[in-house]
Amino acid sequence: MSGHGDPIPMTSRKCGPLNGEAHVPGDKSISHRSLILGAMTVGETKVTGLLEGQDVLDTAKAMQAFGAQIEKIGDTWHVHGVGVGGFAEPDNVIDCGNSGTGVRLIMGAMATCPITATFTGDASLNKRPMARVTDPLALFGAKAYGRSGGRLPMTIIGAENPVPVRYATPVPSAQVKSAVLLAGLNAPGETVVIEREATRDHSERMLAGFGATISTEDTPEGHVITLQGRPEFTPQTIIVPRDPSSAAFPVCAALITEGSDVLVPNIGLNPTRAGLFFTLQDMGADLTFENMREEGGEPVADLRARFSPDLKGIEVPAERAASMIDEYPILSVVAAFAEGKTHMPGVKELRVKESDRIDAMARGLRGAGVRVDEGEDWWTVHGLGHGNVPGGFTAETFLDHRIAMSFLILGMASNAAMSVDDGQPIATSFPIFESLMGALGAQIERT
Ligand SMILES: O=C(O)C1=C[C@@H](OP(=O)(O)O)[C@@H](O)[C@H](O)C1
Ligand SMILES: C=C(OP(=O)(O)O)C(=O)O
Repeated sequence: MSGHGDPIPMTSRKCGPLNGEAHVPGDKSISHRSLILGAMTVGETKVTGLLEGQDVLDTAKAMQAFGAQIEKIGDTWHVHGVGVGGFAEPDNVIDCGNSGTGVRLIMGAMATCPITATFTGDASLNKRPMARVTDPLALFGAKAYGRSGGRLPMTIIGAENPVPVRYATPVPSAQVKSAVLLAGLNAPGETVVIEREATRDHSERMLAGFGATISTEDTPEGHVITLQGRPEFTPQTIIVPRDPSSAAFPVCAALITEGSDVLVPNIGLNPTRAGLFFTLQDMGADLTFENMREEGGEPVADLRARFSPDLKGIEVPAERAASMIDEYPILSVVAAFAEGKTHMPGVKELRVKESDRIDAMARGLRGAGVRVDEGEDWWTVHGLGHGNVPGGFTAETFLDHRIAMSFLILGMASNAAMSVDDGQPIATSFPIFESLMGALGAQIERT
């Protein structure tokens, strides 16, 4: 439930080299899914490395409200689930805080149970579009009643007799895909999702891990995922890998801050998530993947990022967008320190995240002296080169953690300090951001 306390203004000023190791928290996408799938499985699922950010804590609370028992003992989260189709009706409104992933996946998971639940969130989440999820959930037989424009608060009446669904997603969204797959778990027969562009595949991998029969195939129609309903789930022991979307912040900070050399160990390089790192390499970043290995069926590496004074602006391939969708705000900061233009097409989805991320970044970058051009589904940052970014501005963060972290990192290398009006949302995904960056040598203060 972020955004409920007083704003936390923060300032970041030019710092010396960033050095050392950055142990970033667990993956947010995998953390949500561990709790939700654990709650849908009879028996005890054990999770270590869970991201204890507010978004995930809100999902844990929600799963308790649907009948799962969840407790943390030592470093391990123990989830005693109720089984597929076994969710109890919550006796109060479910508050998913700031989390699109939380609310959309949970709506999917409960939509084929014979119960009713009402969902709400903070001022950011209550502006975000939910019809993208409730449209396919209606095909299973669920009903949704929300505010105009398909916004939260919203009540979902789960289907009494769910039918399986075949659905082509109209937007590239792992949240929509996952909501349909989770709903399909309690529908007898085969649920099929077709994506035009493949999005992050954590749900598919984890559903298979819990014991579902699920297959994926690339066809002329697109990326086709087929799930058999009513599986026998087996409880799992899950080690959540570290989050590449959080790793992006210390990596990018090191690239733009003079003299830096930072190691970010144990980062999952699932190809559906790693687009930013290849983009940075294309820009000429001194970024290497050390100790490449496989863990839990996923490629993992230690990322080493060193100060890169000669970054060049590039055309970011539109087909890479889904694999780096949450990383465009921090990429635009790196682009400001590169020579020449960085053009980012095919990113309409950025307009419906925790904030309109193109608008939020464009406002703050312009305030910091950087030219930005934008259209509905593209934007271009005109890089000034290292040492030439003025800074000296207070950016509005619009309840968006990634906007707040991005501008604090800009301030580490801009000529004048950068401030943000509210750093509170950082706790949704990266609660140790300030201490981790401070230990590397950053100068971030609450102001
Ligand atoms: O499925 C997920 O865990 C997520 C999917 C993405 O959202 P969309 O599905 O809206 O693209 C991403 O932006 C979000 O941070 C996490
Ligand atoms: C878009 C994000 O999260 P969510 O959609 O879960 O709110 C994000 O973390 O950048």
